[in-house]
Amino acid sequence: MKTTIVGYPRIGSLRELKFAEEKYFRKEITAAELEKAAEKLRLENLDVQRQSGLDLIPSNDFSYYDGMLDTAVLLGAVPARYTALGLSPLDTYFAMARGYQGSEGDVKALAMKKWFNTNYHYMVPEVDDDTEIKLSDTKPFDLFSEALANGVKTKPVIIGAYTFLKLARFTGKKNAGDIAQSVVNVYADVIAKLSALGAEWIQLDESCLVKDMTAEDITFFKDIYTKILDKKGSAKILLQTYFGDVRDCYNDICALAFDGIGLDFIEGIKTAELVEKNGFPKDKVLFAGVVNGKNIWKNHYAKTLAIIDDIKDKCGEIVLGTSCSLLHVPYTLKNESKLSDDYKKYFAYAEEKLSELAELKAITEGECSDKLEANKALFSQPRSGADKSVTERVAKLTDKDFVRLPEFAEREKIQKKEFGLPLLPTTTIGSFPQTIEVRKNRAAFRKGELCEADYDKFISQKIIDCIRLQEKIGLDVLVHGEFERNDMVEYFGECLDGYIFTEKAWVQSYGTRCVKPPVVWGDISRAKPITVKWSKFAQSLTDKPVKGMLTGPVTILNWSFPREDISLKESAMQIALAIRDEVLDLEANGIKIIQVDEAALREKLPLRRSDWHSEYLDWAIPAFRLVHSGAKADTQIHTHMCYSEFADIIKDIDDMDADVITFEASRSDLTILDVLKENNFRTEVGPGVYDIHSPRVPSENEIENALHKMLDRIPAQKLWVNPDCGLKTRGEAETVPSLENLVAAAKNVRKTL
Ligand SMILES: Nc1nc2c(c(=O)[nH]1)N[C@@H](CNc1ccc(C(=O)N[C@@H](CCC(=O)N[C@@H](CCC(=O)N[C@@H](CCC(=O)O)C(=O)O)C(=O)O)C(=O)O)cc1)CN2
Ligand code: MET
Ligand SMILES: [Zn+2]
Repeated sequence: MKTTIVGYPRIGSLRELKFAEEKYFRKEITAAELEKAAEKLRLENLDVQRQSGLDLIPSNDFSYYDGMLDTAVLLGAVPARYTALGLSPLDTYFAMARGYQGSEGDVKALAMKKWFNTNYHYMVPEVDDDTEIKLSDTKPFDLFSEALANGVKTKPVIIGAYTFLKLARFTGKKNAGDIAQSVVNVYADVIAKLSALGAEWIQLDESCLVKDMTAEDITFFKDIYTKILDKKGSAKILLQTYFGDVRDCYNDICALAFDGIGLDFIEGIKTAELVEKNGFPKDKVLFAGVVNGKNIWKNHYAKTLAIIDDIKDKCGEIVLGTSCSLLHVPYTLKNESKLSDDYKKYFAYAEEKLSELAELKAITEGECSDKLEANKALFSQPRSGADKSVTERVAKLTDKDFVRLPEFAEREKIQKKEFGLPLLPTTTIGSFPQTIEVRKNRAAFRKGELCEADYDKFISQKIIDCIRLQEKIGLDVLVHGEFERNDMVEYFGECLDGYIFTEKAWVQSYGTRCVKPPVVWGDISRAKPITVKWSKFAQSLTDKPVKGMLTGPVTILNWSFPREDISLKESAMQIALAIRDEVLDLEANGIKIIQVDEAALREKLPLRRSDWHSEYLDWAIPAFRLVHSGAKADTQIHTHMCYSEFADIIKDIDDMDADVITFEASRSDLTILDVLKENNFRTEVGPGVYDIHSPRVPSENEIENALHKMLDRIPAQKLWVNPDCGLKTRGEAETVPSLENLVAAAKNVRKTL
């Protein structure tokens, strides 16, 4: 049996690519220096994979920012507003990714969306009626040649035509069908060129196949691939799917002329059944995704071998692989010097997953029985981390623990009186710029170079400055700025019992931004108050309300590496109880407005509608309700979600029973607001009025226009004014004028009401 992976991380084990790019953005290094740094990282990745004995090593999984953006560039889907800037190809690329504001013009970035059910984000390609789809880039060829020159014949990886067309945004009259033929031509061209360069396998990622597919979708997919495969050259074509199973189109894809099909046996709950019931064409290679590409736990060899055993005689050749790209896990345990072996022996990051594949391969060939035995022994040991008081508390929950009283309308009245805020109250989402200074101080504190008292003094001063700044700008509801947090999830992970956290386990979230998801190890509880000290301090500095700022249970869980030995529901309830205790402590300490961020609630919605409630919403919404059901009527509960793509679960969002919800709206059109109106959405709303993912400063006028559009759909009594999301990734230079414009715009619009 051969082995392969769907893709490897690219940010660098110590985030070298991030730091190089950020230097380039600050004009501290040249494009050539950035390219050199990128090449070095690619060759290091190649080397690690080669040394692990991996049979088919991917290429073109590298990206300066995002693979979907790369695909758009490959196809020539670069909107005219970016080419009009007259920048170099690299800078045009970064302008699409990050927006551009400078001597050559002022353009916003492309929209950014969640990549399926992950915490990775892709850039949404934009196609208008003038877009000329044609082969416009050489990256797949260059990177194939680069690896070949270094002795490895790789498997180039490209996002497939169907997924590209499904995820692209069509801004003119043309639709996916109208440009399909020209897209097909480019793919045929790319395949021909890669074949000519000597590629033996080419991987086309088509993860849209794991979503619900209509009959038209299937026909569309078949049409596209009948044409592409018709022209294919000598290279074999692998149709790669991940993040679920392909139940709607299994027989259809098996009937097409692919040489290999990649299936996900981890998240694809029906994958094994599909193969067993329908068989698998013996003339094709089955790429079996059996090593989890999303979680950090060691593979359970006996279980994996059992999967292979069950399907073996149904198919021809099997290649062992990962369930998805390893982009979603950290690089290597080698950098985890502080984590005890008691934990680490259960872990496998990207590099260790390569070893697992090698061991699994050897075991299937009758070697390495000692590795199999060691693996069996590991999984048969009882693990530490059980806490009976936690499991009992969860078991005792009853229906009324999930209901906040009095009901929403009554609370809204009480709170309007209590707070006496103006119409269109202004606020921010919580974090203020995490400047280099903030990070340096925290790093020094972590390393023991700064004592706790001095670190605390530093944080207090930041909070004082932040409150004064917000007062000066004239915001109505303030925040403390979240300076004490490395990240909204990691920070809570560090403060909760049952969690363990890592040192260098970075995972790319978007562009140059990374997260270090904490690990759910055992039963979760809160040993002591987490945010009360800083919230109380911030509130003591001002007469204006300062929001207490918490991360909600669903988001904490979704952005952690979860346990696999208990259900997500069970873990979510444990975390919900811990955060509930924090809400009650904040309230008892005089905090009148508490925001419980559920930024990741939408993200983990199952990719198939039929699973939405049963697999997810039926515990996720109650977990949030549990957090705030004990709050008093005059305590205002806010929640925040990044991205506004929740039209189809709008009732569930209202059912969270928060008093106010803020969400991203500026990068998307405002259709979500029509949905709110149609559904009589009762929760007060703060649709973001400007994009915080870009350094661009929105003008007062722009924000006023946005507010007027919002007021067409939302009653003034229910509308809040705020940015899309937290400001932590922004610099101070753009934050202050942006917020000043926001407040000025809100004041102007208030006058018209
Ligand atoms: N978990 C999570 N997921 C999320 C979001 C989020 O906020 N958190 N937001 C949405 C968008 N995604 C985002 C993901 C990451 C970042 C982000 O800013 N990440 C930072 C890292 C944040 C962090 O953990 N910082 C640490 C460590 C900082 C660091 O690297 N320190 C250096 C030293 C200081 C320096 O020179 O920078 C070191 O330790 O070596 C800290 O502040 O303590 C980054 O990539 O730059 C923003 C948005 C969706 N998903
Ligand atoms: N309160 C958090 C912040 O402002 C919410 C961020 S959602 C990714 O950073
Ligand atoms: Zn957000």
